[in-house]
Amino acid sequence: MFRLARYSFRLAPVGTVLSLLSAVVTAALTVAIPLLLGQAIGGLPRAVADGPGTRFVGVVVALLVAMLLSNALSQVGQAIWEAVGSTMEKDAAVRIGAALSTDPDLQTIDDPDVAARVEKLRTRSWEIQMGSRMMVSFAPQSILSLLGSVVALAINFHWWVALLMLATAIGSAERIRRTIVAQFDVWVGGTEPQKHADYAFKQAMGASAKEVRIFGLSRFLRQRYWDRTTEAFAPYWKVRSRQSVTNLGVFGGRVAVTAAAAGYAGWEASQGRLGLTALATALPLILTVGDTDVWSIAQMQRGHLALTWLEELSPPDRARLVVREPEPSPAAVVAGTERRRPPTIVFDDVGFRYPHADREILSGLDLELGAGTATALVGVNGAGKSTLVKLLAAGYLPTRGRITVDGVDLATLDRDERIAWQRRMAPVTQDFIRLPLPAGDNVELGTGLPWAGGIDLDPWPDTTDLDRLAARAGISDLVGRLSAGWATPLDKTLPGGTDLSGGEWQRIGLARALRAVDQGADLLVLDEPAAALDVESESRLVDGYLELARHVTSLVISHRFSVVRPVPRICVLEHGRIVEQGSHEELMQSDGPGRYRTMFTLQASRYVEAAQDVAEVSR
Ligand SMILES: Nc1ncnc2c1ncn2[C@@H]1O[C@H](COP(=O)(O)OP(=O)(O)OP(=O)(O)O)[C@@H](O)[C@H]1O
Repeated sequence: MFRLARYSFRLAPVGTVLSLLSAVVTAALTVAIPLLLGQAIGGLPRAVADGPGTRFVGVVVALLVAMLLSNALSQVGQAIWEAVGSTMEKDAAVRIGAALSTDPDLQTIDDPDVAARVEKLRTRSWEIQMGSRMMVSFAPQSILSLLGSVVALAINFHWWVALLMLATAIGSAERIRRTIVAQFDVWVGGTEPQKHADYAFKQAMGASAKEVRIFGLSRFLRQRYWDRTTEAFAPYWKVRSRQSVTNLGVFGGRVAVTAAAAGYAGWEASQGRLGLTALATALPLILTVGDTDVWSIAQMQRGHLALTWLEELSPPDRARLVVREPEPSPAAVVAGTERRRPPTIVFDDVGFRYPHADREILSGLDLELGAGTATALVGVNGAGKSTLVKLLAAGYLPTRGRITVDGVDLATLDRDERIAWQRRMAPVTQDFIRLPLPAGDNVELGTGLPWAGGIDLDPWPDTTDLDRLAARAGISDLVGRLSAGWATPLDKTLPGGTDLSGGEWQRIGLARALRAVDQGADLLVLDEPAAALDVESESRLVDGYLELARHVTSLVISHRFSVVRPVPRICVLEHGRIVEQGSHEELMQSDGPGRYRTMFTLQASRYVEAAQDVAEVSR
């Protein structure tokens, strides 16, 4: 448990030391106050009879100062802990973020075990704060004041009463510890019903706001949330009711022992065996010992567990990496100042199976993406096209065969080299990033660096370069329509912000990729770049892509044959391998399996039918 104190000291040394000091002083005051109170009450009859002497006044003043100081320290301790706690909260969030976003390996985000651990940490990282607070504040304070009061009671009253009360306090503390631990395990255990309840809650709270209204799912989701939560908490209530009988007995016993000790002190006083000072000292000490809770041990245990999860997910050295993270490397830095030859990528008999999956997605796949050439990839849903991109990015390594870049096997790259390889890519993926930042930043982040060395700049910097880029990317009209141009935040919840349509976002994503290529990225990957584009934008995209692709190695994946058709080499992915390749004309005339021809004809015939319908209607 001292790890909690070490963690707290590492993050906030001053706050931690102050907190410990304040705990020790508060504990000393908790013992001192009953002693002073005893002296004050014991001296009262004499002070009334003969007038208050210096000693009596000194005791009363000391008592008042002690009480005020104790009160003030509890306020100061609270403030210190708010500051330390917020540092811990930030540390946990940043470390979870680091674990999920700095590793070039995609398995970290796809792995259900990691996802479960992250979710558990997200909901329970506050326990680290709570446990640390107990460790360097409440626990030393309550343990020291308990022990101090027991010693004072032994000296001023009877040692056996003090020991009996200490034993009762320890017994009840252990009982509370067990109760809290057992209840929390059920309460925040991340059980299946809890996951379902959370999911229903998120959907109902806006994750799918439009569908929820249109399909009238609100009642269903709310009912589901209610039922699953009830189901999730059933074991919790079972544990609670089972424990409450025992707990009642333990706490009742503690109250009885405290009352008996106080009663015994009163009886001794009535028999003349205990003077007024001793009685007035013993009674508050008895109440302090009877009332001191050492439940913080359970919280420390919980905090220690949550800290262990955090360290496992994201070791402290990685957290330091976040805090002192080097400047992100833009593609230009990785690629060197001179533009080198774009990469040649070879998939050599590649097989791939996702971890925990029971089938291969790719199997015996051979494919070459020649330096500075454009390749298109087509295939039905689930054929493995996006998976191939993940392998190309070294987000996953093949389970069989190898992928080489200019002859270097991606599997031999170390972490930094994999990151550097990823920086050479300019991707437009199906779930591309949409940042609640100004339009300019959303494009400029393609450099790998925030725009002009910072984001959310005010006043907005010179946009000449961006305007030129917009013209090439075909988004000048889009930017022109935004109320504050490039400075318009792309989030309607921000002041002056707006939201974009799916297609508009996609065009911003394409401009970002273009920006990355300008900065030195030399592998362009477009995964369904036209899914949300209108016909005009799509045609602009294709022209722009072919122009751009002349300087880089590129791969475009699309279900739209109008996008694929002009690309010089088209590959058909089926059953985990490339079953056909060639230009559009070659594939249409080939004697091979004719998969491309079949798919193309099927899609084209729909357009022909539609065109005929339009023609008939207009006649
Ligand atoms: N992280 C994952 N773990 C396990 N299986 C996965 C994972 N991601 C994808 N798959 C499976 O791999 C197969 C191929 O998926 P992939 O996304 O590569 O297909 P695709 O060809 O890009 O499909 P689409 O045209 O629909 O985008 C699918 O059956 C999918 O269920």
